[in-house]
Amino acid sequence: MKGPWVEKYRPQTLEDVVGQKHIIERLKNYVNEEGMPNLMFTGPAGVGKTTTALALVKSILGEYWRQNFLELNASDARGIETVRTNIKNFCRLKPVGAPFRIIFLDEVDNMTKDAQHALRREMEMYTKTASFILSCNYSSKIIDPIQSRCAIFRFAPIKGQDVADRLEYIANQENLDYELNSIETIVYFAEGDLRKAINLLQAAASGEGTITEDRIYDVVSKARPKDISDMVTKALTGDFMGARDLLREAMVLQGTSGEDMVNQIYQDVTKRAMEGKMDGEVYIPLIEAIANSDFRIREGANPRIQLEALLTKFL
Ligand SMILES: Nc1ncnc2c1ncn2[C@@H]1O[C@H](COP(=O)(O)OP(=O)(O)OP(=O)(O)O)[C@@H](O)[C@H]1O
Repeated sequence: MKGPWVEKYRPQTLEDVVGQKHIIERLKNYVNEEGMPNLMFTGPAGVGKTTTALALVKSILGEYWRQNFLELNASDARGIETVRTNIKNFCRLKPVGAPFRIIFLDEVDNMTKDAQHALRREMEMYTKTASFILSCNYSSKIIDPIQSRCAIFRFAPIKGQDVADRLEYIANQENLDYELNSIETIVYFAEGDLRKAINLLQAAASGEGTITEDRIYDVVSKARPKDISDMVTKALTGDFMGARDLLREAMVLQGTSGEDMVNQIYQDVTKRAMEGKMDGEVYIPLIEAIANSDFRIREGANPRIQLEALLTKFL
């Protein structure tokens, strides 16, 4: 199968879902039962909410899962009325070859409060024939009457070691030639989001030859931490022109955005202060200057000029 690896390597069964072990154990109790309560899956992006819902539906509804399953996105561009009409039409029909039907509704936290109240009425109306699995990033955005009608499952970011293991598994399946620290770099940038990690690996694999750490920095369009550190050192020691050259290289040649640059400079400076390599008298005014540049860049000021001005504040 060609196409996106996130689909190619989407687990088909509950056992194959990475991490989330306590959730999977609880969910297995619903398999082989005559009914299932409404469920709410909440947590950050790319950690397996949709994947787990699909795997659960397949093991509960068995070979007739397609006929008895409806997947909808609550922020459907055609509007919430279309979503509700689809739910109504689906729930009116009797289950085929299975005891009940399941509706998976993604991005419920994007629904207005009014739309959520309407959804709650539908959940009540069809309790005998259908169960809902609602997915959202923030359960706090969901009205209480819906939360109290659902068993809530909180998905956590995937642990670094689990992300690394999964990436290595995929890399081996795809016969990729890679350096180990390239995997570590992907884990660092993915921040527990396995979808992002797999997409980064696939993007890095589209180039020729061995996948190196440098290739990952190119793919994420972020500057190498060492280049940032060299630039900061030059600025701190009065080599403004040298620092400016490194800044230009990172922004023009590597395509690092102004917002990413300012963030990476902040991380470098803070690391120095935490390790006792920069005095408070130097660190504190610098943070203020970094905050000002960050604000101006976000407001639309020219990032290159703002960052060059920031470098002059390091002396
Ligand atoms: N826990 C996991 N185990 C295995 N693969 C995963 C896991 N989480 C994410 N993935 C990979 O990332 C892809 C996207 O995951 P999924 O759609 O389940 O994320 P999600 O949590 O529903 O995210 P969103 O909140 O953005 O909808 C999957 O197709 C799979 O390849």
